Amino acid sequence: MAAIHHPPNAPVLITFPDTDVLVRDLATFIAKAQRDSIDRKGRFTIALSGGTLPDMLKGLIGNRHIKWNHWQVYYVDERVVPLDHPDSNHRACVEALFSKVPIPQENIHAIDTTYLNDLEELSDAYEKDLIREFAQKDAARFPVFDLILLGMGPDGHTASLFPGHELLTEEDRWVAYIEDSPKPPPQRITFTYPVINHAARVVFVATGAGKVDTLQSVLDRPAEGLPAARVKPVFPGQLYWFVDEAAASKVAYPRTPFKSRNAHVRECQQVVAVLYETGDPATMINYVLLISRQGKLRLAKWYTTLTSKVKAKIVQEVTQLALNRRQRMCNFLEYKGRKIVYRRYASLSFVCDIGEHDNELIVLELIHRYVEILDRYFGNVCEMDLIFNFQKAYSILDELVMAGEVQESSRAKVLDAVGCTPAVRLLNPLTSGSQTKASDDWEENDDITRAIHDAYFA
Ligand SMILES: O=C1O[C@H](COP(=O)(O)O)[C@@H](O)[C@H](O)[C@H]1O
Repeated sequence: MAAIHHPPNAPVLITFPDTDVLVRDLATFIAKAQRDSIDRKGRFTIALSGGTLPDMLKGLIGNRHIKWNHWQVYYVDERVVPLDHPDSNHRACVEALFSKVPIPQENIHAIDTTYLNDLEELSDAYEKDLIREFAQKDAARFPVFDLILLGMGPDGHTASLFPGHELLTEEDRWVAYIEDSPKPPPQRITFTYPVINHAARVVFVATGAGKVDTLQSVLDRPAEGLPAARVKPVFPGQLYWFVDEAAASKVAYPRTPFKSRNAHVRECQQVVAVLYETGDPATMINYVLLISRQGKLRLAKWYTTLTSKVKAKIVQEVTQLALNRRQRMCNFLEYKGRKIVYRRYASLSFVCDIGEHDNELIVLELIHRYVEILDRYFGNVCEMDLIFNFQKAYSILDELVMAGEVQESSRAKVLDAVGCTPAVRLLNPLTSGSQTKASDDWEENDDITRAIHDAYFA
């Protein structure tokens, strides 16, 4: 598990030209977060706000990637009114979203309105609902939501945490109540900061010119301490700001370019990977497998943390996938939202799992580079070489790839590093590669080396 005392990650500010684009990308972000969570643990826990937020969720309507029956929905805060009252956050979410999608009613956790006259009972009951969902699962002291969506009022409040209110310092309770909200209605219940700040991901959505000064304070002068500025997810949790141009116009805080938003999805996967210790981090390569024609695993290098059960399942499924491919079929296939790149050499299949946005051609070349180096090292490498010298096969791979990223693309450097001298290389000319040169000068004119190098280091 990640170090507990690590400082929080810096917020990621993503700006959008208008709310339509924001709505679309927010839906994509949520869909990816959901998929990642469901893949890991079969459910997706999300907490929603009221105010303008429910309307920002309409990109989820009709979205075929959403698995509504796996969602468990909570409310970040709720006004103490009947559920059909115009002030109810639940009602706003039902009207904007839940009435238009096939989510099971029991997956939406609204307040228990039998306690509308007793705020303490009401917030306790909601806290108990959270305990049922999270205790002994993925929470110890506080629940760990997969995603919390927040809004921010023009006064800087978020959830029902208002400027200068004593609830800003609440450290123990998960759910608290407030009787004197400056924004009507006065009676509300709200998640406390410890709950918000333990989420894997927190996304603020702020739109419109009315939020421009508040946003500037929160992002450029967080020490002013507005309630929204106090949202700082505990590492490795990540805070995102999804903001339109109108709200962001005065902000100096660095924006993350709109076009690289996929990077955030990766970051997000990494966050959850660390939180749940089950892997799928933001590395390019998740694992490399070498599988014999008989389906025997000859080498397995994992660049992500997975349980042995999950690994065994992956090996079994990927082996089937790779071996069932005919010679002329494409070398890329989809597997659990990622990509499998494989290449067959005689009796061995080399398989890499990479992210859906990674370049499969480069990975194909990387596999080839690995085989070339093995060839050079062993002299026409065969399965037996790898069985009897598996440590060497691992060390060569370790020189090429570290922590799931390519770290060296030069054959000569890798061979030097594993103690294969130029003299030995001369004895073992390339046999699997397209070039068969008897000297070591091939690095100079090597397109593959350059392509790999450019893709990763340029
Ligand atoms: O009262 C509330 O206000 C905040 C912010 O609302 P917005 O209309 O400015 O987006 C909201 O996030 C919260 O859930 C709600 O109860």
